[in-house]
Amino acid sequence: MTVKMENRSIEEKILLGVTAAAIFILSPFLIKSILEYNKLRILVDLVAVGGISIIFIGVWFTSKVKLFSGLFAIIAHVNILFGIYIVGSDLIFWLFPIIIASFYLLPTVIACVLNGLLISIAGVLTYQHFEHFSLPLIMASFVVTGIFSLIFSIFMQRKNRQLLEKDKINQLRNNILELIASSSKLSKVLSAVVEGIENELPGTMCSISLVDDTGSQLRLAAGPSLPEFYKEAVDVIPIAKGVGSCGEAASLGKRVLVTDIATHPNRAPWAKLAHKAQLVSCWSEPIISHHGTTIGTIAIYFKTLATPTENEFDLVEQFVNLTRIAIERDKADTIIWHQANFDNLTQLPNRHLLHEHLSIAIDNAERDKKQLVIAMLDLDNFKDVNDSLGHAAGDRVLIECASRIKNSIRKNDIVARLGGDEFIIAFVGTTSAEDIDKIGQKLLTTLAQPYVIEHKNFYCTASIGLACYPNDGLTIDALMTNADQAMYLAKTRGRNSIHYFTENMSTDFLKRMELIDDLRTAVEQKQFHLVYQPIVDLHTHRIAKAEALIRWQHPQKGLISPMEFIPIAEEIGLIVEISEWIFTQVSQQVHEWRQRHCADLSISINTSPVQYRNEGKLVKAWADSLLAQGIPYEAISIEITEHLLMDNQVEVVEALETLRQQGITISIDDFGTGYCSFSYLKNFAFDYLKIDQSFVQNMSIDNNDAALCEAIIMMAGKLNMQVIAEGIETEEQKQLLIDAGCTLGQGYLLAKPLSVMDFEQLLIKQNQSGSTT
Ligand SMILES: Nc1nc2c(ncn2[C@@H]2O[C@H](COP(=O)(O)O[C@H]3[C@@H](O)[C@H](n4cnc5c(=O)[nH]c(N)nc54)O[C@@H]3COP(=O)(O)O)[C@@H](O)[C@H]2O)c(=O)[nH]1
Repeated sequence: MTVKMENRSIEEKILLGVTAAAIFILSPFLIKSILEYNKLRILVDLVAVGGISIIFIGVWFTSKVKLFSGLFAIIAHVNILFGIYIVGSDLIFWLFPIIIASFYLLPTVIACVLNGLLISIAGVLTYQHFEHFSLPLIMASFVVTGIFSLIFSIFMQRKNRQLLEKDKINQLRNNILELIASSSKLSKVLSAVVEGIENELPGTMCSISLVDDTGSQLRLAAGPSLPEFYKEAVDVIPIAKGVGSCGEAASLGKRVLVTDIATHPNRAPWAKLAHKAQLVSCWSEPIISHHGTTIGTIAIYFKTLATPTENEFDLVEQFVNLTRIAIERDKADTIIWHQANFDNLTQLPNRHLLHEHLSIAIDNAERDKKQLVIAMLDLDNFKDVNDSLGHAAGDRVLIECASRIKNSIRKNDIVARLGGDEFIIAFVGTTSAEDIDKIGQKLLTTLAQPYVIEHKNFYCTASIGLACYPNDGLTIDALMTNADQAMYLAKTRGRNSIHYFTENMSTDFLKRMELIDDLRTAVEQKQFHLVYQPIVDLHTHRIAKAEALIRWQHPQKGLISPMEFIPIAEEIGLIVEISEWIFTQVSQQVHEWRQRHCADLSISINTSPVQYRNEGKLVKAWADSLLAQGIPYEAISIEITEHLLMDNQVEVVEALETLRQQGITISIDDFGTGYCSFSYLKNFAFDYLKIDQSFVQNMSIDNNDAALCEAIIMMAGKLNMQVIAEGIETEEQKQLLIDAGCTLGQGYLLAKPLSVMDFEQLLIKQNQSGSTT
């Protein structure tokens, strides 16, 4: 293969140049001799031109300078003698410089000049006898030229050796750089550095130590030539002044020379072992990072009393630089790998590393014919932490969760954070259902413990879904999807619980996903409308108020109950958008009806806990909106459920208080279904208390329910609240409620939820007749 001209050595270039020039100069002689048909001269010139051409081609294609320059010299010498004897002396003018040129490079030029001078003098002196150029003169000239060329040759060989030496170090450096660039293991690069130094400084032994994670000590990382007992002794060296040569070099960030290990105080603890290992002198170079901190040391041991030379210092400095690059590259690689595989916040493996671990775990389970249980864990009310306490607090909860999960599972188990508040656990070492249940319960209990944030206790439970390899899925994706579905079921069934995946869950899950998709479209395309259910005076049957209720007319599936879609809308956050739409519709509608039919009409809107996040800003904004539209605050009433108050959140109570002070009335819906119905009544005054329909409907068949209703009505009266009885379906229920002192009621007996038009007709009818529903 031919080599590009720019890649050739200087020697090669000169030899190629000289031979090319010689061919160029000698060729006219050859042509001339051919034209004159002087057979002997043709022969001599042919040998010269042909020989030189062969040298040129040989060097060009093989780059073997030494071989061809030697060959060149022989051809030239033979040709001179041959030429002089056959043709006469004139060839010598041309052939001698070529011989000189054949002996290496630059000085050749000087040799040529000197030789040319010599030949010229000889020519002038022997001019008269030119035809009979004497043999002694030829020989003398030949010897002188030979001496010149010999001197130059020796000189050039020395230069060449230095070049080769440099070349060798360059080669070594390139090899190490190649190892670094190809992300070879750090240990391999360090061994190559040690080997390189030991080769360049024959008779020495070398080792490399790196500063460990504590930053206070050095750990031996490479030292293949050192005896095992010595390596053990210097495996860990504290970084401090006066501790060995490496400890001190690392501490000071400067080179440390110990000419005699046996007597140097720094080396006292290792002196005996050094003696046993035949180490006499030692020199340590610190490896300083580009930030200026010491990251390691290189130690060079001599077997005799030695003081390193400047050249040796320079040489080792080159290796120190290479080692620094290798260590920094390794550190950067480690950081990049960590970032790609671990969650930055919790330091748990991320989805990527989880996949790697899970595929190994699945392979093992398959090989051992065992089960592998995967748990999808999601925090139940994590969004509330973020919304109410901010993201920094949320982060702290996640970190704490990760640590509680890690402490609850076995060492072999795999735990990863998928993002947000979602974690995955693979129970590698546990397969029995009983054990999984135990660990699952342990996880629920530990995660439900309070999280102390800003000196306050915050509670956050978790829902866990379990899927099992191979029964519930053979691939990672299938297992994770199924565990996810099981987790959703755990959430919908009251949260803070564990649920196993079952076959029919899959169809439920798909239905749910479809509903979520449809719901988003419904919001975009405004597929909702409102109906209004009258709340009437039980004595007069006059409409006192009304409740706005949402309806979703699905283009294909028909009417979908709010009981089906409101919980999902709450879960995915769409309820906020939906509620804003309801408020706009209701406020405009009530304004219109108040102006046209019923001046004191008030319509209540159901609100959901999601709207009270962020200190209830969303609901509070409704008051501003009413003011801006010139609608009296009393036109709107807000219904909340007991669950909203159960967490005793100060922000919620404050938001409701603000609204109430502005004149918006507040109703407590589904009263009696919560667990602490009475405790919050003393902290907050409501305007209306709506007895849940389950009590009302059981009044006639269960005396306890009737007694409860009576008690609620009495208590509300004492607390200055009005009572609305929900779900009145029969005359008997109505009568019992009237007897118990209830004045307002809502239910199918009185009026079903009505369309805008029907409700308006009812208002008109009521105005005309002063009559009832
Ligand atoms: N956040 C919002 N929630 C809403 C909204 N609209 C409705 N909802 C909630 O959905 C649940 C189901 O509501 P719906 O199907 O509209 O049922 C209401 C009435 O139709 C029903 N009702 C009224 N009288 C009777 C009766 O005599 N018998 C009987 N079986 N049902 C009756 O009760 C529902 C009203 O309940 P409540 O809100 O508790 O007063 C329901 O939880 C709604 O709250 C909305 O716009 N936003």
